[in-house]
Amino acid sequence: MLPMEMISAILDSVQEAIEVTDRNGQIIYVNPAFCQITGISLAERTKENIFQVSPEGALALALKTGEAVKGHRTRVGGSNAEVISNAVPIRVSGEIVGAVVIFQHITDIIKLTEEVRRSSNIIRNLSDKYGQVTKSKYDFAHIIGSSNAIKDCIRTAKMAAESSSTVLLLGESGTGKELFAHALHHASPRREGPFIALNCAAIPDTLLESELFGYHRGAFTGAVKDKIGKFELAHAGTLFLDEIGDMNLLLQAKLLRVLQEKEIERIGGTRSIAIDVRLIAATNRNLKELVREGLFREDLYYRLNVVEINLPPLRERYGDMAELANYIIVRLNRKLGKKVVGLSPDALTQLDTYQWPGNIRELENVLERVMVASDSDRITVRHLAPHLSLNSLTVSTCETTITPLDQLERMMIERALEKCGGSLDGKKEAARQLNISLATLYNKIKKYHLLDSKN
Ligand SMILES: Nc1ncnc2c1ncn2[C@@H]1O[C@H](COP(=O)(O)OP(=O)(O)OP(=O)(O)O)[C@@H](O)[C@H]1O
Repeated sequence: MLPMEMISAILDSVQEAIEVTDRNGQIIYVNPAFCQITGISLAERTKENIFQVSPEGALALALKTGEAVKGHRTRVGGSNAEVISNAVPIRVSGEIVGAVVIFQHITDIIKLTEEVRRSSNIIRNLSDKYGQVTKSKYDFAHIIGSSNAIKDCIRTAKMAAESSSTVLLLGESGTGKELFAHALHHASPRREGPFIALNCAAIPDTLLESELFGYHRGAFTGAVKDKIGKFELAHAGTLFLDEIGDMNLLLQAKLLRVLQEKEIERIGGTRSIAIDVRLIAATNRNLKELVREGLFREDLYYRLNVVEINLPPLRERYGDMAELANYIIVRLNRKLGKKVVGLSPDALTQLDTYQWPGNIRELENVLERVMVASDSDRITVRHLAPHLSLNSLTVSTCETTITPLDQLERMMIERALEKCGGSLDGKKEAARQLNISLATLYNKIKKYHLLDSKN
């Protein structure tokens, strides 16, 4: 049993108010916290009976019913302070000899609840932030190709990586813009910082602004909690804005202001937040033309293309096909559990002459479809044919690109054979349409290894 002075010291030092009565309701003890919350002294209070001063209170109820009373909300004392109390009868050898109540000022509880709410908001925001922050996944070693066209791009990108200048990546879909953005970040002094990517075309205009700049709770209907925007998330790192050509003019103006002032304001906020972000923008659209059409701000265009990198389409990367295809085949072998060793020479020629409207992404897809559908250890023209779109085997006359003559010749012969068939009559008709003799057609078929894929 604790000594009496110790019990008294404990009761005196707790934060919660304590009040004790005897079995008749006569108040026999209150602790200092009680006096502080209610403004009633020990001497005054111990003259009172609980049934008179607080007949509906938790203490009186516990005495009357002999039951514990929990979470009772009431007002006490001269200060009329609102409290939440818990009271229990005190029993000795089964007999009720009195009752005790413990209560706490409700504002303390409200303060605590508020504190808990604020803390959980912070935790939620941090975990949102943590979930969205990514590191770059690729570096320059992942960019395959030795053609002059791609080597030029890599050289410029490596140089740009060392600075914090804005980079504009231009190129058709699937040419590797995102891959370059990752590699640039990875090679930059910001590599330990976050890499945040946002596809401007994938998000409705109305949401894009809040994705970029974030918002404050209550800024608009549905803004139930604060949201951190991508600019803030990318602080001390890189923000990659893909499909920038699809951003509307209003947001373009806001983006320009951020780039000029290097600070953002959350929607519904009044405070500017300084940000240190390296921006990489990309688009497969012709930005200059969009500027001419009044769909893209000229001033923003010049802000963005401090360093401009034009990624070549796959059909213009002469000499890269074998290296790229083999790299992809190795990766697909791992992914699909296959043992494909490579391409036959005529399959490689076919890949070389194809127009690749979807560029390297399309090459990856074609090779994956071929490898899923076949158990052969070498990919031949026969495997490729069903997966290449015939339209892309044509060469558009309005294109400015130059196609080697033998590739063109091969394509035309192939198209004629597709159209007329590989039978003798088909070959005769193909030769007639190509305006060459049947013997020449046979020679060309042999040269380009064409019919082993069709007969
Ligand atoms: N030089 C390269 N070497 C190896 N893989 C590449 C190369 N370029 C692109 N790829 C691969 O091709 C696919 C498409 O690349 P990426 O997504 O970077 O293209 P994109 O230009 O950003 O396309 P989109 O404009 O459609 O977003 C990716 O899987 C990427 O890893």
